[in-house]
Amino acid sequence: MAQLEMDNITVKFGGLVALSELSFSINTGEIVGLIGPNGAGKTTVFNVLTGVYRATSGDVRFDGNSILGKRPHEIFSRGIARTFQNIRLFSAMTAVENAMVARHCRSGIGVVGAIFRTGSQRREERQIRNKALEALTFMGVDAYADTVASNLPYGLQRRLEISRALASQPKMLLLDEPAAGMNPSESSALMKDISRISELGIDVLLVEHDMKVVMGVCNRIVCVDHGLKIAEGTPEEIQSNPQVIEAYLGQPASQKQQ
Ligand SMILES: Nc1ncnc2c1ncn2[C@@H]1O[C@H](COP(=O)(O)OP(=O)(O)OP(=O)(O)O)[C@@H](O)[C@H]1O
Repeated sequence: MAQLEMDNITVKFGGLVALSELSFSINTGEIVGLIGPNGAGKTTVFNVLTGVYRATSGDVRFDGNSILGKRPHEIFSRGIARTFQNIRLFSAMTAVENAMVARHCRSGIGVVGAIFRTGSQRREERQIRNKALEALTFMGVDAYADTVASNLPYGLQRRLEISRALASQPKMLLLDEPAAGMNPSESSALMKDISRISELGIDVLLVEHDMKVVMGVCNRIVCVDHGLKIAEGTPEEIQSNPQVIEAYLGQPASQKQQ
């Protein structure tokens, strides 16, 4: 069953067509890869799905309901969480506080309630902290719970950003180039993490230039170029697709790494 359906989405910025009648879906339980050369429209897809950009035409359905035109916080509270190409943590907050913000956004008390605490709010605050710690533990960064985010090395900041998204208990996770800047052992650990996230029952849409990661974890891959879908299929089908190879400058997709 399709958890997310992107239906004929077009996004224009003035005269530039960033996405052109793009359609694809993500079924329950799937890890779907979204690949394409620089400027192909991948981040624009994320921005449409999370309500940051408004599509010029088309529809997006999540969990059976249209989310087109919904505001980012509303889409987040319906269960779509994301990470960013350039890490966006609250750099002056500790790791656990970063993850707690995501929980607060989905709890009854909100950030203001967290400041003016009553007894029940203190209890809920403790629960939020425990859930945030669980997310840190899942991503193996619990030992750094009280470390200020900006003091963490790059690879751990990436893991923390994923923890923060997981702390909101999403139904779907959008990962924007999570392996960027990672060394081979970090990216192979990341592949295992993405599979574990999927096992939690969270559907995953992965934008990633590291083809080893994409081919290694995705059930299905959608390839875009100049805002158009040029191919869709299993990792094997995508690797041997002539249009995909062409879009990757003649280099076999399996060897492409950025
Ligand atoms: N806010 C914006 N205003 C104008 N043009 C934009 C905007 N956002 C994206 N674009 C343009 O839309 C096209 C698609 O950009 P997008 O960032 O989605 O590509 P991408 O596939 O994510 O690229 P990369 O792999 O380099 O991150 C590009 O030509 C880009 O310049």
